Amino acid sequence: MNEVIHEQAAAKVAHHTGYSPGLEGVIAGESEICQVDEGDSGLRYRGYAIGDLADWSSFEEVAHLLLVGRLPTGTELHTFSDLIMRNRQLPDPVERFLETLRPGLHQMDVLRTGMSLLGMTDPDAQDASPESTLRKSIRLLGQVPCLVAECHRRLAGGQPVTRDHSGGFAEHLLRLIVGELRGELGSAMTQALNVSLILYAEHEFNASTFSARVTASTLTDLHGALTAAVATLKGPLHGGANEAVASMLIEIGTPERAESWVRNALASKHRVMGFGHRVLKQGDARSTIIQRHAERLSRLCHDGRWYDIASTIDRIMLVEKGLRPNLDFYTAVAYLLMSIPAELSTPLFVCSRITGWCAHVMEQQQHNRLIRPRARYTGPSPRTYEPLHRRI
Ligand SMILES: CC(=O)SCCNC(=O)CCNC(=O)[C@H](O)C(C)(C)COP(=O)(O)OP(=O)(O)OC[C@H]1O[C@@H](n2cnc3c(N)ncnc32)[C@H](O)[C@@H]1OP(=O)(O)O
Ligand SMILES: O=C([O-])CC(=O)C(=O)O
Repeated sequence: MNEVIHEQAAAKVAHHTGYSPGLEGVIAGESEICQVDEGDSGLRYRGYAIGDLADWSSFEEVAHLLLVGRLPTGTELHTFSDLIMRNRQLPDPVERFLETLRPGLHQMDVLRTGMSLLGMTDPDAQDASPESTLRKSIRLLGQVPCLVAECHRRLAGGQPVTRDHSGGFAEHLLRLIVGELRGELGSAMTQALNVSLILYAEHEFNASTFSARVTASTLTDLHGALTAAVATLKGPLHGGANEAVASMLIEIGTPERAESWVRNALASKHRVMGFGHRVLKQGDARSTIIQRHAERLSRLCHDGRWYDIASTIDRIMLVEKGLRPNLDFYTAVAYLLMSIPAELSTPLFVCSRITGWCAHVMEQQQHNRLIRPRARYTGPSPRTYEPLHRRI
């Protein structure tokens, strides 16, 4: 009996002193929203396989699934999409902030401040009820694409691309950024963007979502949690990687230069952006899906340059490092073919990931426990304090 108690106590101590750098492999909470699994079950949002969602859903259906907890009926989808559409405008203080922007700023910095301003001006700012948090989440799905497009226009110069705020989420977003697109190519691009938004919507306890949950766990407001999330997403080890991949493909320029470029990068011990993943060591199921769309767009655009550069890098990274592409890699190819500027890659990630972030903030609020882990102390051992006049 004593032995059992002793073993239990030892396990408890090990549990409390266990340390995993970067929290690798640590279960830091429970969630019903998304299952990230390299095994047979693959990636699922609330039980639905990512491949089925990407093949059959609109982004709005997936946003409803993540935020409300179930796929919408036709009537529910209509109401939900209409609510998003009616929020495609920015409050005056945000418009005035955007008027102060000058070229040279990083779009993610502007977005972070814009998110904070949207919180300050939100009509439900002081209401933390679940109903209000859902209203705010849906409002953001209308506002953030307008913020992204308007910010880009101010930084890159030029007139508003469109004043037409009708249409589905992907169609509207593409129109805001690159203008009206028609024909087979236009519909293939809208479809590819819709799929990329679905793939980007949610991924369990990734760094930006965890950041949002840590922030929300203090019982602060939704926009505060999302401001932290935007700041976290910007980093090149996380969401910023998609912009870095686009810049890398542009820098390489031609398929003939790809092999020597990547070999030099590896010889210099540089990380090649868009490869590797903290959890998905055998490959990212989302990458295969977006790769199909990138390949299709290459054919329709009669422009195989980006896809060929990417496939060369992909081949060499597998042979030399055993690393496979993550979602960001072939997404960059698809975005370049849609004429989406590299610097808009991470802001587009934001437009989609709002859904995952908001779903996680709501889940955190429903079962809240302050997130406050411990640190293992590695500083100096106790020492004697010297008053200022005795220090030399
Ligand atoms: C949507 C997303 O956020 S997906 C992630 C997007 N980020 C990127 O694409 C950035 C590039 N990738 C990386 O930096 C990493 O793979 C991460 C940060 C995503 C995951 O990293 P970790 O799980 O911490 O793996 P870790 O950093 O320990 O790498 C393990 C080994 O693989 C190497 N490695 C990992 N990724 C890469 C890469 N992209 N290029 C070259 N080598 C790499 C590391 O150098 C390390 O090698 P070593 O053991 O010889 O030192
Ligand atoms: O899960 C992660 O660490 C990163 C990622 O793929 C995502 O956020 O989509």
